[in-house]
Amino acid sequence: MSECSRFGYEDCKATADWLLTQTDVRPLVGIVCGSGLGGLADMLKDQVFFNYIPSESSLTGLCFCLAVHGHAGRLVFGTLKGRPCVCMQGRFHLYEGYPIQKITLPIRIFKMLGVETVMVTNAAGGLNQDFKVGDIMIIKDHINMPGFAGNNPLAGPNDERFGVRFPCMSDAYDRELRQLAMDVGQELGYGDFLKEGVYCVLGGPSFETIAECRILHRLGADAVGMSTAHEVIIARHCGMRVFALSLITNQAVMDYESEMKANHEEVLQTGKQRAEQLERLVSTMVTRIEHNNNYA
Ligand SMILES: O=P(O)(O)O[C@@H]1C[C@H](O)[C@@H](CO)O1
Ligand code: HPA
Repeated sequence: MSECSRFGYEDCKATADWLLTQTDVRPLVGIVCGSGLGGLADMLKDQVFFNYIPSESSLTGLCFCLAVHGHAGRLVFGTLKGRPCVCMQGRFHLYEGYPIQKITLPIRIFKMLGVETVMVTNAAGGLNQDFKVGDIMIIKDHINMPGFAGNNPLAGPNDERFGVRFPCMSDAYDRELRQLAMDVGQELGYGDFLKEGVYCVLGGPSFETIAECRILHRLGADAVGMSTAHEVIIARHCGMRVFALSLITNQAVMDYESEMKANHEEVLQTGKQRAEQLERLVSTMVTRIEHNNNYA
């Protein structure tokens, strides 16, 4: 059996059906917490949670061994200001060695749980010279670098029950949700550190060289990271609405004279410093998102 067929429709459905027997929450919003941003999941009330290494069942999809520091490794159901939500408190990355179809499997499980809107967060290095550490970048587009080399989560046989063979990505990041984020951000007084831009995903885990940062910037990327785009592709393929943001946790090093060095501790530290504002932005957005039970 090939890797991708092991993470197919039936696996997702079995996992989602089992999860729905364990909780009364019927989530319409699915949130993915980036590095150091797991506090988003802690905001949920009346939590029911599942560790990613469950012992209680043959939950094929969730049998991951999660090792990344800064990612808790739980799927959390609950309500956010009264709205039913599910949260990935920790995600999977290419650099952990998982097949890309496995990394994105939880997003398909979101779909089968009834989620209509996915909100994806990440930590990223700022390439745009106008960005400062601590800025929140609303993602308007992405550059899927692994995809250029054929590592796309939709590679392999297409299951039409999820979506079409050749999904459009020019509208991946929902315009209305981006506007909502801007409006909410302005209301909350975040105007000074709320930006919009293009996210570029690389495979990691090594941070970028100076030459790599320079070329990514020239290509039109405003921030660079190691996640998100794969999840977004899968979410759009199966018709969910997507909002995504990057917390600019560090400045990408673009200058040979610079003494700065990217490091994961700085990433987590910046996450802590901005956690409260980020949580307020996301939770306020959740209360204002309209659902029609059939968004496509
Ligand atoms: O899960 P995200 O994309 O937020 O995590 C970023 C990329 C690496 O996992 C880590 C590097 O510090 O943060
Ligand atoms: O500078 C970075 N590069 C790649 N991924 C990241 N995640 C946080 N910061 C970075």
